[in-house]
Amino acid sequence: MLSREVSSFLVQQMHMSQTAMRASHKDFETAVNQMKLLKKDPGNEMKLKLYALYKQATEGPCNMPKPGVLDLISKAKWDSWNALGSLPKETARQNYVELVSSLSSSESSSQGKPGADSKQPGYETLVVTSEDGITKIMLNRPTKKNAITTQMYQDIVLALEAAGKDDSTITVLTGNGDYYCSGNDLNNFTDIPPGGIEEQAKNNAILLRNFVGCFIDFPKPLVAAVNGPAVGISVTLLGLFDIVYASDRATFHTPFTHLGQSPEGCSSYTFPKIMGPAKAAEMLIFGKKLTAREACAQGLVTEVFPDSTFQKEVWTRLKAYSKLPPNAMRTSKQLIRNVEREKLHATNSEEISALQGRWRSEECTNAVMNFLSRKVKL
Ligand SMILES: CCCC/C=C\CC(=O)SCCNC(=O)CCNC(=O)[C@H](O)C(C)(C)COP(=O)(O)OP(=O)(O)OC[C@H]1O[C@@H](n2cnc3c(N)ncnc32)[C@H](O)[C@@H]1OP(=O)(O)O
Repeated sequence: MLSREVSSFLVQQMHMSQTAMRASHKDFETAVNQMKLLKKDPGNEMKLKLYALYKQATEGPCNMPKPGVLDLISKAKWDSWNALGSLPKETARQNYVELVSSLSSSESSSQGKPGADSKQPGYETLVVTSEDGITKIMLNRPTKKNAITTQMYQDIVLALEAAGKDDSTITVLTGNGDYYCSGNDLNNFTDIPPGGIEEQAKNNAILLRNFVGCFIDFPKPLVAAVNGPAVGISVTLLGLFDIVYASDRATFHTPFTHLGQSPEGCSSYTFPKIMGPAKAAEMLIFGKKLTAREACAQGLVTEVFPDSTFQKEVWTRLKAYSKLPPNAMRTSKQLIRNVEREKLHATNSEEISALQGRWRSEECTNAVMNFLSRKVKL
C-alpha cells in the first residue's frame, strides 16, 4: 500500500500543467516593486547581483565603457553586469524574479521571530566547526546517509556564506557516518505546497539555483573530504570544488537517468571538461558508478587515501595548507574561477530549466515513487 504522501504526490503530478515556467514581464515588474518594499537591506553583494540582472533583463549585455579604477561603486556595478556576458534577457528576468522572491520569503519567514536577524543559525543537520584556520561543514544525518533535505540546502547556503566571510582560510565539506552523502532527499518531492506541483517545482528551482550559485561564487579554497559513497548532487558539485580528497571506500554515482532526471551542479559543463565527453557521458547519461580510484584517474578526485588513515592524512595535509598566505590563496582561486564564472552560472540556469521539465515527467514521478515505496534502491 502506498503512503499518503506518495499517493498525493502521484495525483498532483498527474494533474499538473505542462506550461513552461518562464517569468513574464508582469512577474518582473512585480518583483521590481517588491524590491522597493523589502524592509531589510539585502547587503552589497546581493544588491550588485540584482543590479546586474535588472540591467541585463532590461538592456541586454553590458556594452558600456568600463569605469575608471577610482570610481569604485560604478566599477563594482559594471563588473557585476559585465560578468553576465551574453545571458539572455529572458533568463536574467527569471533569475531576478526568483532572487527577489527568495529575499521576500526569507524576510517574511524571519518576521515575528525575535532575534531572528542577529542570531547565529543553529543547524539541525549540519555540524559547523572552525579550528586551525579551517571551517568544516559536516553533513550530519548519518541514519539517512546524509540525504539533503530542503532545510539542509538552505542551511548549507547559510553555512557557506558565513564561512566565506569568517577568518578561516580554507573551507571543507564532509559527511558524518559511513556515507558522504546520498544526494537529494527524495522525500523533498512529497512535500507539496498549496500551489501544487508547479509551485513545488518553482521553489525547488529557486532553492537549487541559489544553492549551486553559492558553490560557484565561494570566495576561498573549497575542499571536499569524501569520507564514503557519494550520490547525485553531492557528486556533481565536486566539479566546483578546488580539491577533492576521497577515502578508498568512496564511490561516485550519478543515477539521473534512472531517476528520470538530468544533471545539475554544473556537471553538464564541468564533467566533460574534467574527464572528457565520453567518460562524462558514461556517468551522467548511463549512471556508471565510479570507484574512488577511477574517479581519481579521471580527474574528478585529487587524491585517494586508505579509509583507515583517511581522516588523519587529510586533516594533517589541510592544516599545513591552511597556514599558507590566505590572500594569495583567495586571489589564485578567484583567477581560476573568473575564467568560467559566467559560463557556470549560465550552465546552472540551463540545467535547472531542464530539471523543471524532468520533475513534471512521468519518468521522474515513477522513479521517486519506486524509491519511496521501497521497491527500488540504486
Ligand atoms: C531541490 C531538488 C534538487 C534535485 C537535485 C539532486 C538530484 C540528486 O541528488 S539525485 C540522487 C538522489 N539519491 C538517490 O536516489 C539515493 C536513494 N538512496 C538509495 O538508493 C539507498 O538508500 C542508498 C544506495 C543510498 C543506500 O542504501 P543502503 O545502504 O541499503 O541504505 P538504506 O537504503 O537502508 O538507507 C538508510 C536510510 O536512509 C534513507 N535514504 C537514503 N538515501 C536517501 C535519499 N536520497 N532520500 C531519502 N531517503 C534516503 C533510506 O530511505 C533509509 O531510510 P529508512 O528506511 O527510514 O531507514
